[in-house]
Amino acid sequence: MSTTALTGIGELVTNDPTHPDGDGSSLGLIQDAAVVVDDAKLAWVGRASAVPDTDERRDLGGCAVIPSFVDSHSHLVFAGDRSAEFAARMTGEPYDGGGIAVSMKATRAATDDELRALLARRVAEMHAQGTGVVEIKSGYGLDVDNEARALRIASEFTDETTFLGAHVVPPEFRASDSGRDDYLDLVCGEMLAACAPYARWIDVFCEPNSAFAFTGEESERVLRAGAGAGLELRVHGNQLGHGPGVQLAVSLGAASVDHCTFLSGEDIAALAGSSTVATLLPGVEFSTRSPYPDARRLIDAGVQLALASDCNPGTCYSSSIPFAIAVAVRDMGMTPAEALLAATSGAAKSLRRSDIGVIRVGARADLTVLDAPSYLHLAYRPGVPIAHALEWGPAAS
Ligand SMILES: N=CN[C@@H](CCC(=O)O)C(=O)O
Ligand SMILES: [Zn+2]
Repeated sequence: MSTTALTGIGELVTNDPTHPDGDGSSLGLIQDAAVVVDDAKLAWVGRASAVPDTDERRDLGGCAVIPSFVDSHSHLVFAGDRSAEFAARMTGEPYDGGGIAVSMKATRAATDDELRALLARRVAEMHAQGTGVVEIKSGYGLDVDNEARALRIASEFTDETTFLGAHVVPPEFRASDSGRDDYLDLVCGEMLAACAPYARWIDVFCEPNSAFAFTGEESERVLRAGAGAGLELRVHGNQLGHGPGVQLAVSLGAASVDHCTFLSGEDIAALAGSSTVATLLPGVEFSTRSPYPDARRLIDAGVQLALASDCNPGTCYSSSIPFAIAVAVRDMGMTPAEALLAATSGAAKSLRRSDIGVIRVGARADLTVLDAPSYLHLAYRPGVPIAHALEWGPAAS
């Protein structure tokens, strides 16, 4: 493979505070920088004046470069449209998870090629906005074949696939008294066995404030079954109201608990003392007109944060991490630096990965160029497409 030097980087965000040329901040900023890429990996990072000889050179003309965003929470395998549900919410109708069955019906009816084409377009849309690795969940099939199909297709685009058969209880299991238990038996048995080969993670919508989602006890059963099948744990928790999700995630050593919109002091203390990342999803509160989580309080308590899109047809049909960053800064009390860290190294941590979300020798060359002199412009210029991820051929994920 040939080596390429990217020079003329006005401001390089490395997320590596130990780099000798850096400013020592958590972002590890290097001014007038360059990097060398070799076989889609970073081979050199430093000041442009010291860049080694390479086969090729590209001058970025002073643009800022950041680690590509890591989108650690998305529900991209779906068909259909729920814009009417969004409009109803904007007139005050609350979100309760009931619309997931609408997406389930449309997704079951779609062919593999239709789902693959929809997914390819959404992933390309994310890359065009600066995202590198994306986590993709199932959760709109809600039967054995369609959950396994969703994960097979998702695994064509990422290694970070998540089995979310416990998204909601599907309509066909809601009529009988034993329906919930019957569905949980299916999720923890035949469905898990069919899906585990195509998933790294298992997730559950742990939400006592939704009649369609799962209680703390039901969620624990699903997560323990997933762990028994070798899957790592993620949790949708505390989204619609106070609940057991955060405590459950921490008690089971989940990598991440996501939403965290309604937190008690005990929830925050549990998170601060754990290795579980709290993933905030600002686009969801924006699109459901819900209260924003208090990120400032979480950061000041020492909680590890991630930011992600939660791109899905029901609560946030946005694939834009720059949008999430702008909202996190404007409405959740994060500084631009904290928001960028949460959307890169923080999200990588929520995936328990150290080869992404950072610009360091040996890491993946997941690099995003900003049409701007500084990362500050991500929040300073909301809605403007300044970020795009560089492609280095058929990158792994
Ligand atoms: N709350 C659960 N799951 C998704 C929404 C799914 C949907 O409404 O289609 C979320 O993370 O917000
Ligand atoms: Zn979600």
